[in-house]
Amino acid sequence: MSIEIKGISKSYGTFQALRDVELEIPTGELVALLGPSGSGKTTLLRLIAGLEGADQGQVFFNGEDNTDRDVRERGVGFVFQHYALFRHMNIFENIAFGLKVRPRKVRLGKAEIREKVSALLRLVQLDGLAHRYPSQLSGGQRQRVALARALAVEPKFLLLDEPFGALDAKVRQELRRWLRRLHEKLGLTIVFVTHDQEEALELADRVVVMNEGRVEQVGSPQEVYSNPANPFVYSFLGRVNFFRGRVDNGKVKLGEAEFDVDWAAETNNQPAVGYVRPHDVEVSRSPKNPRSVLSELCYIYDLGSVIRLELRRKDTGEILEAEVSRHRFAELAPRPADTLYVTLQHVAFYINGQLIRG
Ligand SMILES: Nc1ncnc2c1ncn2[C@@H]1O[C@H](COP(=O)(O)OP(=O)(O)OP(=O)(O)O)[C@@H](O)[C@H]1O
Repeated sequence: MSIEIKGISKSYGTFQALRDVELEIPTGELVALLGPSGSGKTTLLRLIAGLEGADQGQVFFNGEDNTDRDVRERGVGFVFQHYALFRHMNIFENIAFGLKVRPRKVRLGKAEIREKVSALLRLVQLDGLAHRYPSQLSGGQRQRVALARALAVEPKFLLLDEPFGALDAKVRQELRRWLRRLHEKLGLTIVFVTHDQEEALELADRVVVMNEGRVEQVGSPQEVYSNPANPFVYSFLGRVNFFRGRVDNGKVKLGEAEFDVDWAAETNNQPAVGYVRPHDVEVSRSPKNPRSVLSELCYIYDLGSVIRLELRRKDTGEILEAEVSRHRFAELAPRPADTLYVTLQHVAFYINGQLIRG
């Protein structure tokens, strides 16, 4: 089932939570709504579900207008951050609930319900725990029950609001892999909300980056990470250094470093900002090229797989971060207060709100 959002706006009193949102989610995709707290992710999810009405705009499922349909008619499955399982029902009863409350005419027989719940328990890898109560399960297991319960009624698609938000890092990691496999197996359209960029990049086929009620960019994890549409997306997805400078005669000057850019001459002497990921900052004992600038090493952070170096540029006094491999770190053998050269690679420049690759 595909989902199409057309020109959706939503206000709470004078506060505008969504601003003219346009979005297309093709059938069978696993899509992340990613953004900082308050960016409108949950509001958008609730609008798709029919739990919230829009002030303006429309919601289509498979090309059919669902804007005025209520939540029960939309046939969606949800899972929220705080697994709202029924505490007084065991796991079997929790999963069977949606099937048992169906109108008599369309309700399955007892044996069929039992069979279906058993199949779902196998799917979420909890067979054998059917008679336990929610309090006897771990947080990760409870979330899997919540997913099985949502899937029981064969929803047209699944909407997940920070489904792993309340779990610890290791369980989150396991559940992400598990959800990815489940999605591959079922081929169901799944939209999930997260504020965790790593979760979005790792799990989703497509990432919708939101900020202040707007969609800033939609793309594959690779696209949004490597080709951010604007400075917000750049800073939100991963760590980034930014340097203020000016563009003049087709060159951007960031401190003493000069970069050639493809920029029209009539807008000379404009402010420009250069963005560089920490792994694109090369650190060396001698200059690599005329753009290499001297910096003082302030701190060393050992992150396990890489080493993060915090440096202060001598030319501008700006602080920057570099990430180097353990191997490179051993070669350099730097110590705090050492003077090193940094060379910025793959710089993205924003001039007058436009992205220019260096
Ligand atoms: N029922 C409501 N009444 C008033 N304001 C609301 C209501 N629901 C949401 N908001 C406001 O709308 C904005 C967007 O909220 P929303 O929950 O969609 O954000 P979010 O991106 O999901 O954030 P979070 O990650 O913190 O859940 C927030 O500023 C929030 O305070």
